[in-house]
Amino acid sequence: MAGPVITIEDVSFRYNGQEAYALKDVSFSVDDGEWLAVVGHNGSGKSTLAKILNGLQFPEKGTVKVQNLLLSEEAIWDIRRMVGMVFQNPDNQFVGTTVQDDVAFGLENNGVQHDEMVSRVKEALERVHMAEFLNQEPHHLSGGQKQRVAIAGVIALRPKVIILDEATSMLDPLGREEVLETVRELKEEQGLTVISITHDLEEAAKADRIIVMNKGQVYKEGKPEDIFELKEELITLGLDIPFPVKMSHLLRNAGLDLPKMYLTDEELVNDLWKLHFKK
Ligand SMILES: Nc1ncnc2c1ncn2[C@@H]1O[C@H](COP(=O)(O)OP(=O)(O)OP(=O)(O)O)[C@@H](O)[C@H]1O
Repeated sequence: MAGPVITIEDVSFRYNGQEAYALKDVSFSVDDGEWLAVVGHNGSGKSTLAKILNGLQFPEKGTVKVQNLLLSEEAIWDIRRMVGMVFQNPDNQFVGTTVQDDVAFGLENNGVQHDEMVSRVKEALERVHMAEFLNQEPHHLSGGQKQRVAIAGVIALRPKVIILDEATSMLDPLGREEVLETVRELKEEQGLTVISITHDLEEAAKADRIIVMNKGQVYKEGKPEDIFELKEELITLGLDIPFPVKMSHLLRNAGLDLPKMYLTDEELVNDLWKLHFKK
């Protein structure tokens, strides 16, 4: 990883006419190629942060820098080219009548030439494993497939950063897994920087780093295993601890010799088997 691609310094924000701050003195950076999860209870400021990162809102105080570009009215289109967003509802973001039209939409708006557009649409759909659906209409697709098409529309524009704003929260477990696996591949193969804004700590467990938001402020930041050490504190903040994490705590408290906290069922089950056969 090579230096920050996004730097947020002392950002505060209030919605029009509101006295309370939706964000208050928020500072953090995101490294190039990193997967950062932003978690928090309803109203903690996650969506407001996403809107600011994409220039849909401007901070009242503080600065946002994407690479070396400072967020401002003038820089907005350049910033949006660098920071793509995928939103919560797969049905609200489909703008084309077919999968390829949908992915081409952003490219057309950016004045990309026809031949280049055709090759970028094809490449983006291959990357999200949706190439065989090129001529399909959206209503034939599952929620997970629609979100993968939305991701293709974003990566066709070759952004530095992709923000997933609760992008898996309306999907079934299979769709969620499909989307997260696609994002993981894009991060690993293309070096894409990922910011996933989620209330789902199981999703956050897959990130390189987690920021916990509370009442518009950064409450804590750290690696997933460090954040899950907060245990009851997370519950107090209105967050649900993932099942394998909860289970490892309980087993360790019951005296089982487990070497660490487990973020996935598979890891926990593997080590439980090992312990079982050691006896
Ligand atoms: N359009 C708006 N006008 C006024 N206040 C708003 C608006 N949108 C959000 N807020 C307020 O700003 C604060 C932060 O909200 P935000 O939506 O960013 O939180 P969140 O963590 O994304 O919550 P959720 O998970 O429910 O979307 C909350 O107190 C919320 O009530």
